[in-house]
Amino acid sequence: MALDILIVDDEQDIRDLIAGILEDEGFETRVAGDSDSALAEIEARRPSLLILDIWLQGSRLDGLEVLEEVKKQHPDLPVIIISGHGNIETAVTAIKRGAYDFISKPFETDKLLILVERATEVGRLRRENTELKEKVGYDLGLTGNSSAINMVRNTIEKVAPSGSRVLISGPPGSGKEVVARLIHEQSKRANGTFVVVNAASMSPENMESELFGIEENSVVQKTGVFEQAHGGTLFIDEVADMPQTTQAKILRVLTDQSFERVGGNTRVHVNVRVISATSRNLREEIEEQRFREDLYHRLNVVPVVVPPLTQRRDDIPQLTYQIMSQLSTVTGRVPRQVSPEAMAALQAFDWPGNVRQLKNIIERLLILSSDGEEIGVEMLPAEIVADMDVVSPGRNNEIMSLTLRDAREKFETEYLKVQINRFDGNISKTAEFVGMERSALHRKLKNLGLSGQEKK
Ligand SMILES: Nc1ncnc2c1ncn2[C@@H]1O[C@H](COP(=O)(O)OP(=O)(O)OP(=O)(O)O)[C@@H](O)[C@H]1O
Repeated sequence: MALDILIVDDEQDIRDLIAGILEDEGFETRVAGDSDSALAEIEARRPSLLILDIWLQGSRLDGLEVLEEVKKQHPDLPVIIISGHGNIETAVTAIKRGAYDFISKPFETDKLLILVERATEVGRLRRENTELKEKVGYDLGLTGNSSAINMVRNTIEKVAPSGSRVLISGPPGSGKEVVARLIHEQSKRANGTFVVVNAASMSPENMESELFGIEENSVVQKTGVFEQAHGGTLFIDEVADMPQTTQAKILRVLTDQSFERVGGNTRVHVNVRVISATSRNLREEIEEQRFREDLYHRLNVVPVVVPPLTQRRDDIPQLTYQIMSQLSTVTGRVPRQVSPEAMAALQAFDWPGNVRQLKNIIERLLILSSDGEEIGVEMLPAEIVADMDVVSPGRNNEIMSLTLRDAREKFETEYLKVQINRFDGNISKTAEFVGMERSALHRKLKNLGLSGQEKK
């Protein structure tokens, strides 16, 4: 996405000259000849950079006053001041008031370009800084090598550069936001902003001002997420949680790429890629008339399905160690080893909260254990070991009341149930792990009445 630069100068020759130079370099430009039209352009859409002349002949405000107005609304917007010859003092004042730098007239093309590159870079860094704060915790990427996660990875690679809208579905905590961030990072908009908005965490009253911003008497009071995401990607999480009226407005934005702020009538034109996510079944929501079918089709140009963690149990060891090493960097603690029994229990558990729940449990284990200590089954939360009771000696007294034959059968049944579950019903992998021939395992499962458990 080309960066959008606003050039404000009262001399048309200078405006056109700068615009020409910048357009040749691939920037998008807009021009304004006086203070009011400059403010109106900024209000219509926040540019990536402002090039501002100090002397604005015939204007209501001079350059310094425009700078002050702009900084009130957009403190992070980089501004380059154009000063006349012998006007260095005013230029210095401008820098004190928040301008990034200045260039004196007449200027050399190369000098202008270097300054523009630097200023846009600064703007990008300022934005990245803000985004980084939100991003902490998402820098693991998409961990895992299971076929389920590899399929997701392939889809991301294909869909990212296409620029199409994507609808990600999957249960809570399964990694939908991770997928959305990867699509953005691998797209042509990677240099633009990635803005996240969660429809489930906004009250219906605030939703529209969050999305579209607020304007009062032609003054912008708040910039909405659609405007913030101009040139980048807007990720709408839990998209099904929007009231019908908001759904209708979103549909219009997707059609026209423009909208009006709440309370205003300025049309804001934006270029935004929308990625949405849901943990609900949107088909059902449509049937129940809670979600608009036309919006569903607009959002769902490419569907991506993130599988629950139980469909990629093979990934649990790698996820455990990745999460552990990430958390130890943040907390300064030494990563722990996990005993084979504890890992088997983690792999056998059903994880209703998916990767987020796994992450929380690992964080708890890291905090509760001491440096150098191995994480054993006894340290795992009760709900995780419940399924493992029978294979965990000392935790279960029931087995002591059985004959050896019945005890062995019970043990074998529970043990194999856990192992099959752990390998996602794959008999070859289970057989290899438990040290049996595939055919012998099949016979054993049949005898124990477990033959329905395997996948193939
Ligand atoms: N495959 C993965 N590899 C590494 N980390 C992951 C993976 N999937 C999820 N996570 C981590 O798990 C947590 C939850 O992921 P994320 O927020 O993307 O889930 P979600 O599906 O968007 O959740 P919700 O439905 O609640 O919005 C995050 O901290 C994320 O970093």
